[in-house]
Amino acid sequence: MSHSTDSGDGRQPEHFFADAARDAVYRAIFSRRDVRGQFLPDPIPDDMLARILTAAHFAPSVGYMQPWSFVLIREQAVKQRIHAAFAEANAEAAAMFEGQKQEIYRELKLEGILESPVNILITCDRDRAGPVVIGRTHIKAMDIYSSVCAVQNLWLAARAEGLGVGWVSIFHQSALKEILGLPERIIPIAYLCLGQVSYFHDKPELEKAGWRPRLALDELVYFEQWGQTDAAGAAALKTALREAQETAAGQRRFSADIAAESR
Ligand SMILES: Cc1cc2c(cc1C)N(C[C@H](O)[C@H](O)[C@H](O)COP(=O)(O)O)c1[nH]c(=O)[nH]c(=O)c1N2
Repeated sequence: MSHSTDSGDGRQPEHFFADAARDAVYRAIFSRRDVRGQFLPDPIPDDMLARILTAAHFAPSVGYMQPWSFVLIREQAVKQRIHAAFAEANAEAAAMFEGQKQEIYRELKLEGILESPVNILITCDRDRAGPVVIGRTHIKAMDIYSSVCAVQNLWLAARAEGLGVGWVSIFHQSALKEILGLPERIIPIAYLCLGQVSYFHDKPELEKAGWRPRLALDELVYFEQWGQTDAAGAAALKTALREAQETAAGQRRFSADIAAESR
């Protein structure tokens, strides 16, 4: 790898993204959605699927463990079994909410298993790098967190490719393991539905359904100590956080407009 000389102040210009490239990264982040209902049946080309899986594989992982594997599910018979497992768990889930929440819950579409052309289970192999792993000596769950990093990489790469992804977690883990033949040491992390979509919602569907609003980021940032909201420079940062959150909302509306125009 070549390292060009820096600009004199220690900064290397090629490490910075051009504005358009940086904006594209943020656009993928702010316009990413959890997709359940707008899948189109079109197949995902292999080269596109390969890029998305490669993005997932380039995620960070504790001790470079790379604990993930990817089970691709494209056959309708397998999807049907997964869908049945979802339906069973979803009926149990609905009963856990009370009153109006239960009514709203029953109206929500929470998966696109059968309609999406590709389902992917991302897993975590708890033994992939032996018993002692750098960075996982004290907090064993770090391997699971690492597999979740792969999920997020995949989700964002898919969005950049124009694909929708929906994460379905309403399952008994044992059912997923049984249907897909996972060995004991392999944990199912994320069951994802992937495909082209007719459109992306401009906001999380749960926000639109009145389930929960997006929280104000400036109220979630503390200084030095949990719960401490006051510090030198705090007011300026909080103003900047509010502005950034509004800009993010604007970007996602922009994306929705483009989607609406192309429909
Ligand atoms: C770990 C985990 C698990 C699930 C989810 C997400 C994550 C991170 N989400 C999607 C979730 O509802 C969604 O991300 C939020 O509502 C925010 O919406 P956007 O992702 O911004 O569209 C989700 N959605 C759904 O319809 N069924 C599900 O079972 C799940 N499970």
